[in-house]
Amino acid sequence: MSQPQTIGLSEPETPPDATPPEKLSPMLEQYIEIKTANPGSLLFYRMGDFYELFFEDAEVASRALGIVLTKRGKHQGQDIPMCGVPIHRSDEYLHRLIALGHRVAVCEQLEDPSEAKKRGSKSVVKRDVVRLVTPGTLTEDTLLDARRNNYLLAIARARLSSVGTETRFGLAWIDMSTGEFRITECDRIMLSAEIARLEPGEILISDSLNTDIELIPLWRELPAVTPLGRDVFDSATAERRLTSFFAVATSDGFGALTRLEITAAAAAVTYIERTQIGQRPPLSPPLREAVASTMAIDQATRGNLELMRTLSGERRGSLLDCIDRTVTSAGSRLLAQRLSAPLTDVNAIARRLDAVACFVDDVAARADTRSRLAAAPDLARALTRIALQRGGPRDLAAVRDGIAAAHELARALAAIKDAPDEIADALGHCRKVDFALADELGRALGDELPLIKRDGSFVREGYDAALDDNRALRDESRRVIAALQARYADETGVKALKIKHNNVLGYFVEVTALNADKMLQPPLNATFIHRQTLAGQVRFTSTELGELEAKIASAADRALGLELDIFERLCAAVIAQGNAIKQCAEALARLDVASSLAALAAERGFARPLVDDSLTFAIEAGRHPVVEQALSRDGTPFVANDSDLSPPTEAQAGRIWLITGPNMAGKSTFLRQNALIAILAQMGSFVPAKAAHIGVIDRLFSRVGAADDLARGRSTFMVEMVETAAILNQAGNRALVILDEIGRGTATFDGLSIAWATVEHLHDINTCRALFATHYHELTALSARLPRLHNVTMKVKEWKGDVVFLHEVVAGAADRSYGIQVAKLAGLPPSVIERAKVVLAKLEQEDRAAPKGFEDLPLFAANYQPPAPSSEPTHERLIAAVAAINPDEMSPREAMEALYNLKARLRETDKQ
Ligand SMILES: Nc1ncnc2c1ncn2[C@@H]1O[C@H](COP(=O)(O)OP(=O)(O)OP(=O)(O)O)[C@@H](O)[C@H]1O
Repeated sequence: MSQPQTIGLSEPETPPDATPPEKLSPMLEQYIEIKTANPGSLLFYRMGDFYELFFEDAEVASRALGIVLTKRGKHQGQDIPMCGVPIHRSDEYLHRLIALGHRVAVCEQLEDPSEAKKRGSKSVVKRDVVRLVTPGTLTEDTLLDARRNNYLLAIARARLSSVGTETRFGLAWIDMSTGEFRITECDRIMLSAEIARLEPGEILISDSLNTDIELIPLWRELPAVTPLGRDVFDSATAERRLTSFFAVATSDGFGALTRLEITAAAAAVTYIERTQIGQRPPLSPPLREAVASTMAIDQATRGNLELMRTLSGERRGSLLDCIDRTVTSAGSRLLAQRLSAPLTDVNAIARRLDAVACFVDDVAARADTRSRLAAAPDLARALTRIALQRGGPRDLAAVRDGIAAAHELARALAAIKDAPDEIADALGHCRKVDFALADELGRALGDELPLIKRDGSFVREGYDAALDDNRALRDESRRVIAALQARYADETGVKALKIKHNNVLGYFVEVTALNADKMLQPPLNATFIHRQTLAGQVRFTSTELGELEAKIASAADRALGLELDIFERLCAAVIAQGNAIKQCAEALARLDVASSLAALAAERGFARPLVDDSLTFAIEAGRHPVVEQALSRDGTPFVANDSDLSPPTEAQAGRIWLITGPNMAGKSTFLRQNALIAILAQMGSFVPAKAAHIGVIDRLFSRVGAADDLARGRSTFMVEMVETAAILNQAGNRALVILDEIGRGTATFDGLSIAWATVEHLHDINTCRALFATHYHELTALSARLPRLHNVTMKVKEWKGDVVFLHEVVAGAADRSYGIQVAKLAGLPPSVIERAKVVLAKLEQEDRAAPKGFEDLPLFAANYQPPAPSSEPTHERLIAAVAAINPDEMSPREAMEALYNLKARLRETDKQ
């Protein structure tokens, strides 16, 4: 994506070609004025039943949407390109444009065209932009994924020291469609992890962040980054903007927020105010997420573990897909949220687990909860649309049904004895929302509801006497029309005479062309006035019909007016209860998540994990939830495996398990399953294991498999090294590190050396719990020297020259690779397999005949010490060069270069 342009929300610039020439039509003049005031957005300009786009906007939209580009009039001697989208399909087109990264300014007609006509035949209908549609500010169900939050994330930055090396970021994120609003602060390293966790639909940054050389690569990777003028991120006015949005005197009520958090929060609400043009969504007050309250998982790890989607980008096959048994959209969103942000607070985790356990034990309550919730609508999103005056009758019905479902659920679950806090609290919120509102909505709304309020006929008969009177009049008039049609047919002798209606003519009499002649002759022409001749029909009106029409129209207008008044009144009643409704919606989502995780646990035999503040990591009979599910479809059992990375008694450092074994034996599966079990446990879910005891993990790192990152110009090996560098630099003793085949992407000895040094670093410096899978069997020798390193291997059997995988993890080291057997299983031609066997035998023979055993090489000796200084000056220079290197201050690329330099010098030394 190219570098995004700053969006001037407040101070529009004048585009060079926008200077109106002498003879512009008034409409075009108005268009240009509005377009100029909304730079950076495609302008949807309302004209009757269409949104029209002109000039470059038309060209962009017609290309993006595949719709016809036409022209309308001229401007500066050139045809004006134009294209249009019909109102009834505008959501669909908006969705496609937003998905492509465009922003759209929706410009509506603000008065009836008849009002404009009163000012003179040339005057244009008043129009203005009523809303800017951007990826992070969507509210329509048709534009949103019901199962995902759509966050708008504002990022503010502050440099703490005068030299500007220590940088902090304030983050504020809002899901406008549900009102959720959170803030936190983090450092540069955590910034990427936080963005990866939130997966925002749109990111707001200041101009200066947008052009910061260090951050440009980060912005480039993200789908929708909106740079904004300095005023939006001005920290001096931030507090005022934030408090005025919430109409409170001070931000103290939001908790102790840092200045940076307030700046980010103010930027987010300012953007919402400006894009919603005065409408305020019902946002919750900003809730501060304590630093380090969630497990940090960087983007690479999330991708590798396929948490929210698979490596190919699909939800199907991801962990989320595998564990999602929720029955409501809000529940599904909350589950995704929890999965992407596992907790680190053991009490909060236990609280969630208690709720799941309660529903695991109480089968009846679980079934009842799930069936009741399945019928509950998306309360939070309906509420937001109502508050933004974008709601329709079906949103009111959603509120009605949501409240009713909440009360029924609270009644049904009252029977649960000693309900855990999480459930008791949720039920409290379900009860708190006023049932009288649902009752009122129930009485007011009819059974069949239109999508938009202007279609009318949504208020139930008998609810409002005045409305009923007008409807009767309207319907009565319709009967009169039918009677009139019969009378006219009789009077004219034209049996096929019809009275019809359309938007252009209103009511009219229609006869076939054959019958038209006598209508145009006396005496009938005294009654029937000719209006229109079509190919087969001729249309007339009459004074009587005109009068009737006026009567019908005014009765229908009055009825609709009354319905709209009732609609507004009901909306106001809903908004007045906005907070209670929002909390009730959240409570329903929490009950959905707890009961659905219980359903999952019961269905798949998951166990409650014990999560505490120790450094334990002991899993008994753990399984990979996704692989197990996939295998079960073909009836293949999954082999459960134990793992224990707990520190030896008294030690404060975890163990490392070094896993060797042939390809396809299940190493990667074992590695991943341990990471997934930790994530599930800390998000508050039961886990696929017989038992699990996990000391809270604060950061999870995983480097699994190899993938090129061509978009960023990094080779497989480079990606691997960058990710490994991040792990070695950042993992502390509370981290869990999963490393799979480090060093595979380069020459054998280089790779082996890097893997060797990495294990040593993890053991001695990071002291974290780790799982390390490798094909370098030489590494197993390290266990002799590193006390917390344990060798395990994947058990295999050889049977008639073929390899059989048992998928069992046992102590010890693999004796061989079985690469050729696996290649045979994969279907390599027999001739290639036979040839490979010959080559392997030769290589193994030479290896045995080699003068030096591998362990004797100084580099790989367990007790490796630098060689004694040589008296030769070239050696001294080399040693000095090594001493001058400070790996902690080097980027991975610099480290690689230094290594290559040293090797080159070593070669030169050898030649001398
Ligand atoms: N515990 C298990 N029980 C049953 N089947 C398993 C188990 N672990 C792995 N498998 C099966 O073996 C396949 C290969 O597993 P995996 O990719 O983990 O092997 P690997 O040793 O990492 O292989 P490679 O070294 O080639 O990457 C899986 O797709 C799965 O079908």
